[in-house]
Amino acid sequence: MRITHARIIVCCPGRNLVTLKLETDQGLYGIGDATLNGREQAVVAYLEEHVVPALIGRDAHNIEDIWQFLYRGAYWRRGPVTMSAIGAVDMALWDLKAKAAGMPLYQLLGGKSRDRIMVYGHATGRDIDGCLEEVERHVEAGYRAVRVQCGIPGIATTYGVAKRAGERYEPADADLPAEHVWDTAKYLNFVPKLFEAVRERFGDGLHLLHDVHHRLTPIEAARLGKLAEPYHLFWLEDCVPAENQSAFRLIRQHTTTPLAVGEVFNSIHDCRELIESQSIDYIRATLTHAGGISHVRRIAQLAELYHVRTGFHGPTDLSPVCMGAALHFDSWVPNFGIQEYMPHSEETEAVFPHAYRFEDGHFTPGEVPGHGVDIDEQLAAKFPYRRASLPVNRLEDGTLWHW
Ligand SMILES: O=C(O)C(=O)C[C@H](O)[C@H](O)CO
Ligand SMILES: [Mg+2]
Repeated sequence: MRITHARIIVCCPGRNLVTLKLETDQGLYGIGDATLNGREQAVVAYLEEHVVPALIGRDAHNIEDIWQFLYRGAYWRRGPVTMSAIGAVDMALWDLKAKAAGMPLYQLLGGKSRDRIMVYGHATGRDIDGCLEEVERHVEAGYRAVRVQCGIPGIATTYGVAKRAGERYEPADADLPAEHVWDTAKYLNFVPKLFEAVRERFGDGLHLLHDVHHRLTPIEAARLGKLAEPYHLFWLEDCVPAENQSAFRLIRQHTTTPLAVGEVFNSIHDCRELIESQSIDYIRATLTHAGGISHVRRIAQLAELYHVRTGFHGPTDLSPVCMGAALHFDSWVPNFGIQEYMPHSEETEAVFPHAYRFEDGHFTPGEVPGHGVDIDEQLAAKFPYRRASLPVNRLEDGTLWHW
């Protein structure tokens, strides 16, 4: 099964999404997600100039060899741009192999380890009451797990909070980076009240998650972990920037709140120290950004040895193609924890017809051959690319802070 054509389709049905389509001499095609939020065109250029020309004529069945060729062979290893390009190729090749076998992708990975995939949704509000209403809406829709984020009194804008009730938030919300303001003291004094209010109203049965988005220092994160213990979070996510990985040992020594990290990781080497030192509980590396199914499988298998479970990143800035592939992976992976889910816009759902289905707080990946997600190219062409950037974050005195 030789690769004859490779095309990169960029569209913006509500937000920018990049799709790689590999066609073969057998008439089958496979698709992969290559979206790197706010850096979409960098991946497109990498694919167009360095990857696609080298793929033509290769046997699409040789997934491992193609992965090694693109990673080992490149000399310039790792990095989000390179690994997203490799991730898209790998995802498209697994889609092709499963289609050629006439099987849903999870069968090729080793079959199902579970019947359905628990996801967490996003409840956001400008204040605690607004957030509680959104939690309510999620509970009524069947969710068993909800991430809660809300506005912080005294801070004008808060990461991860939708502009209007009932809407989803969009991280890349401006042409050039908007400037947000951050104040750790105000945040730390306030956010436990949100957890308390959720537990008071919804009891202990609901899984509760929270994302700090890399904004604390290790000792501040340790304090938040301790403050959160009475509300037994499912996880506290990205409590510090993860470049300094030994920092997690310090946090770990102070708190039993489970820790999740990894949505900005792109290699097993980003995950290794955290996993081997058992400093985290959930690894969030993504199929698109961490080199595809072939590489994330290695990460998950390393994690399994150390009781670390998967909790893949699943925001709207990963396309339905990544979501579909992730749900097949989640069906198989023995050390599954949870899957993030943010509903895509109606336009995106129409551009990417898919076999996965939501019911009762869980997803099933569907039974069609491949990963079960397609692209309607004619419709995609009606939504041209628009530059969009993630914001930056400053302290009140103007110091640039972590985002
Ligand atoms: O989904 C999450 O947990 C996020 O933190 C979303 C990120 O802000 C977003 O994907 C950045 O592109
Ligand atoms: Mg996050």
